[in-house]
Amino acid sequence: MKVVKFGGSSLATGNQLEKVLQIVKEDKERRIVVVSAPGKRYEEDTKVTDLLIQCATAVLNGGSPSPYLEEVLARYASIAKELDLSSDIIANIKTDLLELIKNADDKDAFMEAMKASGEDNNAKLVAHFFKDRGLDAIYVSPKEAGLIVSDHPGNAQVLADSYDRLFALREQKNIIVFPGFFGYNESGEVVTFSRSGSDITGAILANGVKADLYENFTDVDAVYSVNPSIVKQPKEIKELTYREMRELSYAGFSVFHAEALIPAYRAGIPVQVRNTNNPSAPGTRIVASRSNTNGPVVGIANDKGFCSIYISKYLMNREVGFARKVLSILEEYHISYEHMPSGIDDLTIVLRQDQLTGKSEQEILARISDELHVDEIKVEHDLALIMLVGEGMRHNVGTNARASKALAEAGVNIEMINQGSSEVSMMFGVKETVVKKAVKAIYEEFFQ
Ligand SMILES: Nc1ncnc2c1ncn2[C@@H]1O[C@H](COP(=O)(O)OP(=O)(O)O)[C@@H](O)[C@H]1O
Ligand SMILES: N[C@@H](CC(=O)OP(=O)(O)O)C(=O)O
Repeated sequence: MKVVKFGGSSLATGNQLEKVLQIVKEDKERRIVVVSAPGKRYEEDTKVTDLLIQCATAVLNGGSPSPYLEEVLARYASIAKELDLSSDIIANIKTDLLELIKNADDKDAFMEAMKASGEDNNAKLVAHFFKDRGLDAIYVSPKEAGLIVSDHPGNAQVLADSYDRLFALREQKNIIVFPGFFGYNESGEVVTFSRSGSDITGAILANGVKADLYENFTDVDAVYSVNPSIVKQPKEIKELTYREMRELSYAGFSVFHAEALIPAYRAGIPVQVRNTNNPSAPGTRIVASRSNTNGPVVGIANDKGFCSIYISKYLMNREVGFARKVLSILEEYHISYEHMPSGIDDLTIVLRQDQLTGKSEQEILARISDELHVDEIKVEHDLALIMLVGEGMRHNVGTNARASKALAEAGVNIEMINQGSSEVSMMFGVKETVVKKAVKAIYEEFFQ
């Protein structure tokens, strides 16, 4: 049995849905189909999820939802029209959205329900389309399947006892069409995963039903060794380990959600990333272990929006609890950090910049400075992180030197280096303004 997930780009038009139908029809093992909301049809387009967020925001600000509602309905209606589906399906979506809009008293619950409706209504539309084309398909709601999640709006986590309930889906004779991106909390309210979280739903279902394979259909032939918006036609990756993919997706490979690997990994289910627009391409397979034939680096990911807090104090190494005290100040401001490279008398904390406001930044610096009597403290803004990832790094010497040399030759100043303790990744911090140049230089060093 296979669980198949189709992303928003695979479901953006009627023509895309025809491709999805063919893919599902051509393999009888494809029994559970997880769908996102309709995504972008072209670069400047808006995803249905973003339209729904705009709609809910308008309602919460006392404005009119009408223009956004019309746009959302027009997206579904154009798909239905292209596929020649009956108008009932659009009427039902309209009724659902109008009902949702009546319940805006609890702001969080309202926003969550509006966001989730994108996938929920799309799953109903896709199931209707499949049935119309003769497939024995059925829409299944996460509530009836028992997909229960933690109560963290926009950041839910699956609760472990969901898996046993989901196992029952194996018994279902029809093809199941299941909405991605959300589950229900223990009080029965909708809670969404983080953005792009339909990948997570697919992995949870694959684990629950103990699938043989989790296929993730998107709009690229493979996971590339670098973001294709930075390097044209980069090398395709044939095989990755779960650990490599997790590091890469966390560091910027948006093609697969970083949290979607854990459920598949725990159940030992291989993941195959494939292209809806070119289903005969083999794609990228993500597995527990792979033979190492490609050298030290398998992929280079990058992401912007970081800052670093540099702290220096003479004899920091002898001060028991220094780092803990710094981190507990950050904790009071609900700030999480990404990396913490350290030396004898200094340490740097790298964090996502959007967690700081001008005011909180000043307060944090003042508190660290006063309470820990540091010699120097400064913040560096607008940093990008570049992550080199590869299981082969452990067995190859000189990876760091090769990357540093490539950056030096490209005239890129390295702000910071951190070798992850996992030994499968190595991080370079550079100014955001030079990140593309830096990534290209490292790519050329390792792949060309
Ligand atoms: N290393 C990479 N390999 C492949 N695609 C990548 C990579 N890094 C970023 N991407 C982007 O991820 C996109 C696919 O992910 P996404 O837009 O979330 O698809 P979907 O709509 O299927 O969920 C690709 O179109 C590509 O622009
Ligand atoms: N539609 C949701 C969830 C999702 O997974 O979408 P996509 O498959 O288009 O990345 C979002 O935009 O966040």
